Parts: sequence; structure tokens; C-alpha cells
Amino acid sequence: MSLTRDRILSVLSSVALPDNGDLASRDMIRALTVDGGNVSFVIEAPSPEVAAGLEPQRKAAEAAVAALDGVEKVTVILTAHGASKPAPQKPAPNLRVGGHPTPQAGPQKIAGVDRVIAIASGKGGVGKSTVSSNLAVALAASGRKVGLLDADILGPSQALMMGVTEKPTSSDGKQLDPVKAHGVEIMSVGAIVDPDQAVVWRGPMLMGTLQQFAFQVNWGDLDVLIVDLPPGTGDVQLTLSQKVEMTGALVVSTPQDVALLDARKAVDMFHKVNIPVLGMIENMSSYICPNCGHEAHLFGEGGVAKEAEKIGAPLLAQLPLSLDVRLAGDAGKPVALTDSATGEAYRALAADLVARGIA
Ligand SMILES: Nc1ncnc2c1ncn2[C@@H]1O[C@H](COP(=O)(O)OP(=O)(O)OP(=O)(O)O)[C@@H](O)[C@H]1O
Repeated sequence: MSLTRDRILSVLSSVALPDNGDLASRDMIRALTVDGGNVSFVIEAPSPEVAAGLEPQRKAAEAAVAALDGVEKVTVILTAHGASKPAPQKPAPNLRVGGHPTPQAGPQKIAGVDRVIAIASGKGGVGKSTVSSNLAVALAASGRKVGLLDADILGPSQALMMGVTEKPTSSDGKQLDPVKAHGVEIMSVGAIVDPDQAVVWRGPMLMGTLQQFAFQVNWGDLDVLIVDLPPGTGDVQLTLSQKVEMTGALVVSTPQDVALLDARKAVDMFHKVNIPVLGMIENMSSYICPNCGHEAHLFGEGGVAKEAEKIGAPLLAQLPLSLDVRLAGDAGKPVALTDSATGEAYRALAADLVARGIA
């Protein structure tokens, strides 16, 4: 019998919960991924208190799936949603972007948002923002309700890449309303400040803005909020993991060794802050000559696949290096909107993420 999501869910329905029901019937399984013999998923408890008592169920789930034919490796992560205490009354939010962070106890859910997926890379310039915008557009075109939070506060790209020309407003004087482009709700510093103006802020201002973008924006009901991170393993990544309940991260890398070295660090950082890495994406994978059709692996071949295998995460896509991608990004009309081969690759990636329960 082949290893399918349904088969794994049926095995998980044998893992009973202390207060009735089982892991599958109570809809606690998230981000279930089957990649060859590697199976990974997240058990999401409704609160930290419930999660604290579920380690035996996590172990039982791991053992039950490991016993299935064809399973080589199982990764099961236990997370919790919901604050342990009622959230304290918040003061009226300050609409000025760039305020200092407000104190907050532990990561919190963004109201109305089902899943928060970070798009990360170790190295800069590997195409994280390009992947974020195209994935957001492809998911929205497939019928998902999608938001895009540009967490690259100092080097925001999303206003340009998504062709945003209007500024966010506030309909209630308290929360910011995101701007909408290509079916996606967007919040980016690039939509607020003049494009030629540098954002020169110290850490606390950055973190305050990040918190505002997560919690003082009317995101509405979203299936998935894509968070375009800055490169590296710094303050923004740490703050997000401490303030926002994240579903997981997708790590983007190009195939060459210098990029992979940094991608490995990004993966390690996510493990340290307990955010599951749900998959890797190889960008600028190969170049197909538009004249003769010859495919050249300019930056090497197979490196990202090997890395993904090492961490037990799926390699979700291998996206080509193509002039169309850059031109479309610069024009504010992501290539995923087109019928090109790269547009099709992004649609396939979006469909795969939906099928895996990631988006
Ligand atoms: N597959 C691709 N083919 C051609 N050009 C690409 C591709 N992916 C990204 N680019 C181009 O490479 C440049 C850098 O991409 P992008 O800004 O998405 O990278 P990034 O990792 O987000 O960068 P940063 O580290 O600055 O945040 C952009 O001009 C983009 O259009």
C-alpha cells in the first residue's frame, strides 16, 4: 500500500487524546508532508497547557507512523496555539509606523489568520522576495485568501514587486488596512515611505514596526499569511518567532555552495526557535537558453536537493533563472500571473503546498 496523507491520517486516528477524540478527528494535524519515506507533521494543541500534556501522544503518533511500511524517518513537532491567559487589555494602537515594541508574553496568533508561513534564506539576493510575491499571487489565483507581510523593513521589495501604488489607510483610526494587489492583501514599509528614501531605524523601531504589521493590520480572514523575511538569522527572525505564532518556514536557496552554507544556518536557526522547516525551494536552478533550448546549471546542480534530504524536508520546487522573472518583478506584475513555464512552476508549487496542508 502506498504512503499517502490519508493513510497516515487514518493511523493517527488511533492515537487517542486524554479528553476524548483522537489526533485526526480533532483536526490537530498540520503541515503533513510525505516525501518518499520521510514523513513530517505538526501536532497543534489549542493552548500551551494542553500541549504540555501531549508528549505521550506525540511519541505514540511518531511510533504509529514509523511502523507503516515504507516510512524511513518521522518528524513530529508539538506546538500550541492560543495564549495561556486572556490577553491583557491593549492600549489604543499607535498608527505611526515605526513605534517601539509593546511588551507581549509569548508568541500570539494573528487574529483571523489560519497559517503564517515565513519565506527565508540565509544569503541575500537568492530570490526570497521574488518567491514570496509569486507564491502569494499563485495561491490567491488558486482561490486561497492570502496576505503578504514584508518583514524586510530596511530593504522592502514587495511594494515594487507587487505593483503597489496606493498607501495603506485606516478605516477605524486604530488599525491599518492593507493594500490589495493581484488578489493579495499586502503590508510593506515600501508602500508607506517614499521609494527613494532610506529607512534608517535602530532595532527597537524595526521590532515595533514588525509587531504593528502583525497585530495592528486588518488582515481579515486569511488562509495563509506569507512573511517575506530579510536575509540572515538576525533580530527580525528572532522577534517574529517570539511574538508571532508561526506555522513554519520555507527556506529558499540558490544551488551554489556559498548560498547553501547560509541556508544551512537559516535551517539551524529555525530548529533553535522551534519553527518547523516545511520545505526548501531552489531558485535560479538552471538557465534554459531561449535560442537553442540548452539547459545550463550555472550555479551547480543537486545541492539544495541534498540539503533538503539531510534535514528531512521536501524540496518543493526548482525554479529556473529567467529574464521574465526579473522583468515581471521590476514591473510589479509577478511572473506567476503569466502563462510562461515559470508561471506554471509557481502554480504547481502553490497547488502542492495546498495539497500538503501547508498553505
Ligand atoms: N529565478 C529568477 N530568475 C531571474 N531573476 C531572478 C530570479 N529570482 C530572483 N531574481 C531577481 O534577482 C534579484 C534579487 O531577487 P530578490 O529581491 O527576490 O532576492 P531576495 O533574496 O529577496 O533579496 P534580499 O536579500 O535583498 O531580500 C531581483 O532583481 C529578482 O528579480
